[in-house]
Amino acid sequence: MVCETIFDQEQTAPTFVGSLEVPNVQEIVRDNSSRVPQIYIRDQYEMPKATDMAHLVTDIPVIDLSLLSNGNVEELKRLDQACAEWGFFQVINHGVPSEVLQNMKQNADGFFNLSLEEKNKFSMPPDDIQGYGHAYVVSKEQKLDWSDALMLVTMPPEFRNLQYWPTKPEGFKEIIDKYSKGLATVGEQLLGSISLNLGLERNTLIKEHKGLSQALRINYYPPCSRPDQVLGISPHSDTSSITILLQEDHLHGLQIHHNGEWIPVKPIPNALVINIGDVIEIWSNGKYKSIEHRAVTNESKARMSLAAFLFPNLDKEIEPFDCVVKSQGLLKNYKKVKYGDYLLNSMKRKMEGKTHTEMAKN
Ligand SMILES: O=C(O)CCC(=O)C(=O)O
Ligand SMILES: [Fe+2]
Repeated sequence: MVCETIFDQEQTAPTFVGSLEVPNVQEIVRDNSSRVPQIYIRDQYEMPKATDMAHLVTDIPVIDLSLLSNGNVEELKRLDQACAEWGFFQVINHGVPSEVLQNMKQNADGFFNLSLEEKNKFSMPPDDIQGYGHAYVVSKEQKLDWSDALMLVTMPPEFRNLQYWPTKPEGFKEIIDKYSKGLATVGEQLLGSISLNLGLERNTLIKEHKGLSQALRINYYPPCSRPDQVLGISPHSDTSSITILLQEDHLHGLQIHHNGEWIPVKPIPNALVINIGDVIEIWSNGKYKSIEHRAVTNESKARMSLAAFLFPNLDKEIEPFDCVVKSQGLLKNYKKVKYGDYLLNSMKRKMEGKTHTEMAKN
């Protein structure tokens, strides 16, 4: 059942609405690895192939965060281009130790390899989006994604609901704590640089969040005997301000929609993939785009991705900055929306490209 989001007070952690209960994909594969139930099989028009133009893959920008933190003007310019032309880039030299990244992936993998009974101790109830389960399922007819997930609100620490935090593998909670704090620092550095590039003070976007929150979704995509017929995650843009994603070192899966082509994001070991979310698209009046992306599966190996969504306080009203609109010489392309309402609207729908962004468009 999908019902209303409740947010009590300014400083209170949000409680969300859930989605319909659907089968566990890992179990479907365990029962019969060659069966793909009809509800996962997409119409062919929904399955445009990714490009085979290799140069597009290598063109996805790579940004050196240590240069940005030192105020390197060239790197700031490259970041501006990455945000405006791609909405997606990878960051290296980001300061989160590789042990923390590897440890996070190992623990997440350990969690998904527990028995269903163990995982279900942290299952997502019908009235929440936190825990082990599925999100964005709003009708019995909609096509389902070939993935299971663990979703947790991780920052600020007061917002955590530890009843959903896995106690196995031992030490997983502590590593999630370390990881989410590390990502908060990366997020602050990026938001600082993006602010400068938009002609704002360095701390403007951080302040605009009225408390920088973070939610983590660990996606687990079991192998699929017919990867040409299913999607791991449907095309969507993220409702975040920015998303920081950790991929597996050697497994493709993420694809971004750029100039009409689906382009695979080739993993760079220990890099973080950053994408501009809807909130920055609105703040920047569309100068920076929150672009559509999807995940595909493969026949032989399970893939995981860890997506951390940074987002503002649910009470915060978001709209384009006057000075950005002025510098563009354009009208405001987006209207003022309360972030909590925007998020709720998106959670009431299935993931379907950027359709959820319409409510903020002028
Ligand atoms: O698996 C991926 O690489 C993409 C995940 C994603 O887009 C999301 O969780 O919002
Ligand atoms: Fe996403």
